[in-house]
Amino acid sequence: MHAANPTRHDVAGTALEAGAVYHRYVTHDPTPQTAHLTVNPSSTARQVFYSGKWLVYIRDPNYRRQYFCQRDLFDRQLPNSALNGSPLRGFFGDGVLSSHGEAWRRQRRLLAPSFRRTFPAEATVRCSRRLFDVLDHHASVPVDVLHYLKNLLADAVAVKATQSVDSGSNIIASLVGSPRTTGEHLSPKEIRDAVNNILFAGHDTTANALAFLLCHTAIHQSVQTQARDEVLAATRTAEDWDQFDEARLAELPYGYSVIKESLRHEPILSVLSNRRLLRDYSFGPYTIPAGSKMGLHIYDVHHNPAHYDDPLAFRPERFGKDRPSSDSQLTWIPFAAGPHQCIGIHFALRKVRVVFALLLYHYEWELPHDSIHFQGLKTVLSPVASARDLRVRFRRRDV
Ligand code: HEM
Repeated sequence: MHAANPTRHDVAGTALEAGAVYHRYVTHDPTPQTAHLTVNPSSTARQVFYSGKWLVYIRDPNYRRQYFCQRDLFDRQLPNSALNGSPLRGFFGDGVLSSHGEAWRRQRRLLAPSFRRTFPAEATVRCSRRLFDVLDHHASVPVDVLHYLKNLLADAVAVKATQSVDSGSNIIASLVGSPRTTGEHLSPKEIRDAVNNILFAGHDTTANALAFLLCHTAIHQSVQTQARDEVLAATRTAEDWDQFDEARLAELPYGYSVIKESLRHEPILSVLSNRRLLRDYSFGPYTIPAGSKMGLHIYDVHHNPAHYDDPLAFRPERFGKDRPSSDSQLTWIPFAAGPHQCIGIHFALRKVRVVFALLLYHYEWELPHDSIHFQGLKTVLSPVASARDLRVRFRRRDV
């Protein structure tokens, strides 16, 4: 990599060194350490150690759209290459999450129609009732909320994949029916890979998103109260919330802001670490050579003070109606952006909005006095971010 005006930066990776050969940064193998998720506002690009390897990450917002969205700039190496030799390799097969190139394009094309639909909410309401049974059973005793949310989401995603009454949003039905709509025949293996990938991608992520949301709103009781007041103001009868459509959800803008702030504060996938450059990539005076391992650092984007004032504070008001609707700099990207943007984005957001509204209507919640989360959420990266030891105490409201 060659550039004029060499500027020196430390090799630990806060910035690129103009004129240096960038391979040096991406191939050397220093002592493993935890991921750098801190922010250095002055750097244009940096190196992060994440998930066992060094990655280059470009943080200049002027290049973000190009970097995130440019088709065919990267291929993805996970989970297939990382899983070679492991039994999970067979589970993932060549699904949308684990393939690239033409195989990925085909899977994405075939799955897209069943994710474009609006999703009936009955299944989520049904699954939420099972969660309520558990919460009532443990009345006022702190529960490991993530465990139960994982069950709820596994059910909800499985229902979407297999049983949804609307065959257009039922994944298996739409894949099996694809010859009629797209003329493409799928083998049983392709259908299995598609479903396995969706189950894997959809359930842990959404369960953790809900768990973080409950934790934030347990810490910030005033936010929880304001979100509940909005639900109550929009409630006409006790049965109201058995039916959710876009019009009903639109009556809960503050609740949606809380969800967006929670996903900003704690993006579930902090760093997308599975990209490899397919060709030389130039930005400003720098060129990163083909073959370099690259990271897309969602956490850093969400905590950049240039985009969010006091980024560590939890402030749903950031997403109020004054916020411009177009996000040309991609400042809110919990579902990534570009060709690999989460295919389940609308499905996931809808699930979270419905479950959150139901919980607000039926319960109040708080952290137990010995919780480790009072001074801020404690998370583990695995690489799906997950709350450590998250117990929450729920109390049924009289409705
Ligand atoms: C809050 C919940 C969720 C979050 C934060 C989330 C986030 C993401 C992100 C950041 C990516 C990009 C990964 C990458 O490029 O390497 C992704 C991809 C994906 N997500 Fe989600 N996701 C969520 C829920 C779901 C759900 C519910 C489903 C399906 C039911 C789903 C299915 C997928 C699939 C299939 C991909 C791969 C897309 C592709 O490569 O074309 N996700 N998700």
